[in-house]
Amino acid sequence: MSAETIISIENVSKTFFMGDVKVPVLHEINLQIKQGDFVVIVGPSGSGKSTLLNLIGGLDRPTTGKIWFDRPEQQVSSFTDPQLTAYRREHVGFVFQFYNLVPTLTATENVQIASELSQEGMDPAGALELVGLEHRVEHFPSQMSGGEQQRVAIARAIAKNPRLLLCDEPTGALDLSTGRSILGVLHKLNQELGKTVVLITHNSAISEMATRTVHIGSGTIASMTENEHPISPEEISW
Ligand SMILES: Nc1ncnc2c1ncn2[C@@H]1O[C@H](COP(=O)(O)OP(=O)(O)OP(=O)(O)O)[C@@H](O)[C@H]1O
Repeated sequence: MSAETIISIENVSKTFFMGDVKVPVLHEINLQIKQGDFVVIVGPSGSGKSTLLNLIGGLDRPTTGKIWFDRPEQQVSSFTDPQLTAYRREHVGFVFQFYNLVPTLTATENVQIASELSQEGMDPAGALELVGLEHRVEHFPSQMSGGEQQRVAIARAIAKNPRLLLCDEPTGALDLSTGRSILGVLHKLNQELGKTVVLITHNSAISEMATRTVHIGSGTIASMTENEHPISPEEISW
């Protein structure tokens, strides 16, 4: 176990129960994520990527196995509900394909509700500036493009000042160049603020900017690729 490990996943399996029907989704996953990593998770639809991300982010618990955050004593997998809430509030920022902004709040207000959740929350204006949206602070979601709304969603995710940024298909609803600019924002947060990023995508070209790519197939890790020379999003061709 390295001192730099921020997330350790040990023999994790996840089965959903729907009445009497068992739906086994993840099988014996082992993965360590290091502080400052940019991990890309790829795999076919239904292979278990979102399920794994939800376990890392404390939105759900594994059926068996352990997940710890930062140090072995912090067993996310056996946290109580209030402990999971505190873990998500303090340490995890989520970004989803659809932005889930509150339509009746401005960009600043959408970010503010998140920054107020954390004792170390960022100033909303600073978070919006980090994502290049200082000129849209008073706009409502309906007055912004999809890319701009995703930037607000990223500002909201980082406003709590979390160490982990978990992104589920963050560019899935965006055109190519807007998607690339969103990846640029995530790259900057990783490089300049040292945020650890875990990103799910169907687009394997995005792995070129990752420090590590995890290939999920049928609920197991089919392979893992270390990337010694990640490139910036502008250089990715797809
Ligand atoms: N709460 C749940 N109850 C029952 N089954 C579930 C639940 N959540 C997910 N599943 C099942 O687990 C499997 C994996 O789902 P998951 O969303 O993790 O896949 P994914 O790889 O992220 O897929 P996609 O790329 O399409 O988003 C699917 O077959 C899904 O139906």
